[in-house]
Amino acid sequence: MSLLRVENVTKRFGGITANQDVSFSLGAGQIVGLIGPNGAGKTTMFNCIAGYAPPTSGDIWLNDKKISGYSPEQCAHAGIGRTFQVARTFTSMTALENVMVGAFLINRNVAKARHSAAELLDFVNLGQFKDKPAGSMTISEQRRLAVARALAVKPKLLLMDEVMAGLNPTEVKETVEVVLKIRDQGISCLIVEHVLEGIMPIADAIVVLDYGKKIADGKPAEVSNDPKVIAAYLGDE
Ligand SMILES: Nc1ncnc2c1ncn2[C@@H]1O[C@H](COP(=O)(O)OP(=O)(O)OP(=O)(O)O)[C@@H](O)[C@H]1O
Repeated sequence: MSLLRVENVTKRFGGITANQDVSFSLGAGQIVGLIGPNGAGKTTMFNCIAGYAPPTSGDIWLNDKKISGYSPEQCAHAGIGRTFQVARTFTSMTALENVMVGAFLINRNVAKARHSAAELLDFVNLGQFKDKPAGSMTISEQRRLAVARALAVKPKLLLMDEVMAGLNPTEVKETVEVVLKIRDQGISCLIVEHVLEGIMPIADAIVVLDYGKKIADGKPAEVSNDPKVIAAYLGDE
């Protein structure tokens, strides 16, 4: 059974159709890449799934629960964690406190939040920054910090929005290793990414959006040879 099912989702902002009749699914323990040119509707799809912008029509299911129309907090409780395209790091707070903010979404107990935040920092290889201000960390480290914060809601599904953008090849490799570790914990990952060399080798499937519509959905090798994808996206590279 699919963990996530997106069924015929359309999202309009006034006259703009950001997502049009998009359907795809993601199985438990899978890594799925959501790619497409700028403005294709990827972040809007994340916002629909995570409760930030309910679909205009269509439905979203997590396991057997219909979550379309849920608030972001309800989505977090249902098992969806997310990072944002622009990292929302609290730069003057320590790395630990940043992750505790995520933990508080599901549990208000300070000692428990502190404990799970410390574990998560170790998990994303940032244990040494525990008591350092987040503003002192590199962009790559701040992205992993955002991943740790999203993991603090103990998600079944983690949505990652461009966590590899602007990173050098070593940093991309470090981030990919963290994504694989997350998947190995049984957490499914839906990843919006322009850094194709990061996502293509690790994805079970790739969904391609173009002008709000899904134009391809399949294994990375199939999708990257699809003429529609080459024309719409890879041809732009
Ligand atoms: N809140 C909003 N109000 C109006 N239009 C919006 C809103 N959010 C997104 N859009 C429009 O919807 C379309 C899809 O945008 P979206 O940010 O989802 O694309 P994207 O694929 O994530 O792009 P990028 O790769 O540049 O991040 C664009 O035309 C965008 O201008």
